[in-house]
Order: sequence, then structure tokens, then C-alpha cells
Amino acid sequence: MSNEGYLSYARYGKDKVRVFRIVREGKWHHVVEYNVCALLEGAIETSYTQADNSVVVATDSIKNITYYLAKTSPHILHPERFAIHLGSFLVKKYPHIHKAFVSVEKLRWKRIEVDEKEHPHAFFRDGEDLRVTSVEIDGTQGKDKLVAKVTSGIKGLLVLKSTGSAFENFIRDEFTTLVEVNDRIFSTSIDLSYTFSPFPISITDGNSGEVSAVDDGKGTPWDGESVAELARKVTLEVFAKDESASVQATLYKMAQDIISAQPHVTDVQYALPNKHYVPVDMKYIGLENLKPDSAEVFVPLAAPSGLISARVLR
Ligand SMILES: O=c1[nH]c(=O)c2[nH]c(=O)[nH]c2[nH]1
Repeated sequence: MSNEGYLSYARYGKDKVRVFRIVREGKWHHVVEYNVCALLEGAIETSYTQADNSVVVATDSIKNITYYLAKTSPHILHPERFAIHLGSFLVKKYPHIHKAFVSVEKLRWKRIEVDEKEHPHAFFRDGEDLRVTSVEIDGTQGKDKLVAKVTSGIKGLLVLKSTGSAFENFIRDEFTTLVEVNDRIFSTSIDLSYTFSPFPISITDGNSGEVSAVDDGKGTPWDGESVAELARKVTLEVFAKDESASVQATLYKMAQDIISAQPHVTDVQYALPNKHYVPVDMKYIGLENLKPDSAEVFVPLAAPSGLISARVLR
């Protein structure tokens, strides 16, 4: 065996842990469905370099801990809090584990309305977009001084507007075939992530590793639900209202609105594929379908798409 090369990075754990939880308040039920990924870093090098499994918490055990906390954690209904709890538990429990990285994707389950009232225990999937959070629990300053670095967001929120979007004055040269338009369809599948300032947490129960927030004020990761609601609302409203000069310009406005509304958010990133809709040329049958105000029939193009992304810092 060659001994060239060295281990510069090692992280492992369980991915795609699917978990569904019911929280019963009498007959009023709350449900959540998550895809969880929990990864560990620490003094685990020898498991790679010397086949030493004595430092390995089996990924199967990491899965079991995820289910244990899904059953026992008071934070299960809140993705950020649950991820913080799970990450802290792992870092506290194993002395040689210094960091945990927990990601949670929350699938949508919305209450069905019956007679204009929300049903107590019947739900439907009202969208394929995911509410996501990624939490790093850093125990390197001591196991009683854990810090959470939290990034949350949205994955795959599909939107479309049928006017209120233009694209003009771009570079024209020998490679340009795109015509300038002052009215077009704008459709994208929104990926958003926003990062909170680092967040100290306290462990309130040594055994279960129960966590609470040192600062549970408005806009912190502990208040993740309201930040998520606002970020989704701002994103959709700016998308709808903006007289878009380009995907780039609309993206920047969305990001700025989130930063200005959320003092604990330091960084906002969007990735916006430009899902093109191309008007069909109907001259073959003598119909005008190309001019902006007569374009009614379009071909949705699966590929290629533009891809516009940016990160905006406070
Ligand atoms: O909003 C847009 N930004 C671009 O950079 C671009 N490029 C392109 O071909 N169409 C568009 N639309």
C-alpha cells in the first residue's frame, strides 16, 4: 500500500433518515415529515487510516438516535430546534466527537379544510417545495459551550408569472440570437438559503441533552418558523410584484428584503433556474403568436435553463 496522501477531511453519518411524527393535543393532531441527515466530525481519523472501528459510532446508531429524539424531543415540530437538539445530543454524548452537521428537509402536510374549518387530523400535500435547515453544532470550545451555525431556506418552490418580466439591453454580438423582449413569461424553481448569526445554546438536561436557546428572541434560529414564513412570503411577493428587468435584478430585491426584515440573518443566497417558455411560431397556419401581446401558446423547455445565483451579505 502506498503511503502517499493524507486525510485532510473526514465526516460521516446517516443520510436520508425518513421520519414522520404525530404530536397529539387530545384530538387535535400535529404532524411532521422529515428527511434527516446527521454527520459527525472529530477524532475519527484512525477509522480511515488504520481500520480502527473503536472510534466509530455506527451510522445505524446515529439513525436510532434520530428516532429516539423524534420520539422524545419537545422540539420535533420545529426543524431548526430539532436539528439543534439532535446535533447537540451527538456532540455531548460522544467525547471524541467535536462537531455534528444535521440537515432536515420538511415535507409539506397542510390541514384539509372542511366547512371552512381546519380538520384536526386530515392533511394534504400542498406543494413539493421543501423547508430546509442545516445546522452545524460546534463543540470545539467545550461541550458546555456549544454554538449552532444555522442556515435555513426553501428548496424547489416552483413559480411562474405570465407578464411583468422583460429582458433587454444585454450584450449583442455575433453570438446573439435572443431577441429583446419587454414582456415574457418568468418561471423558476426557487432555492433559497439564509444564514443566521452564530447562536449559543444551553444544555438544560445532561442526560437527554435537552437544549434551549440562550437567546430565543425574534428572528433567531429558535424562532425559525416565523423567519421561514417571512422569507417565503417576501420571496413570493417580490416575485409577483416586481416589474422584473431580469432574473438577476429580481433575485437581488428578494435577498435585500429578507436581510432588511431579519436582523439575525447575515447572508441570503438564491439559485434561480430560468425556466424558459418559448412562443410557438404559428406562421405555418397564418396565425400571429410571436409578438409579446399575441403570444399565447408556448413550449415549456425542460432544458437548457438559465441558472442565476447570488449571495447577498448584510
Ligand atoms: O433574466 C435573464 N437573465 C439572463 O442573464 C438571461 N440570459 C438569457 O438568455 N435570458 C436571460 N434572462
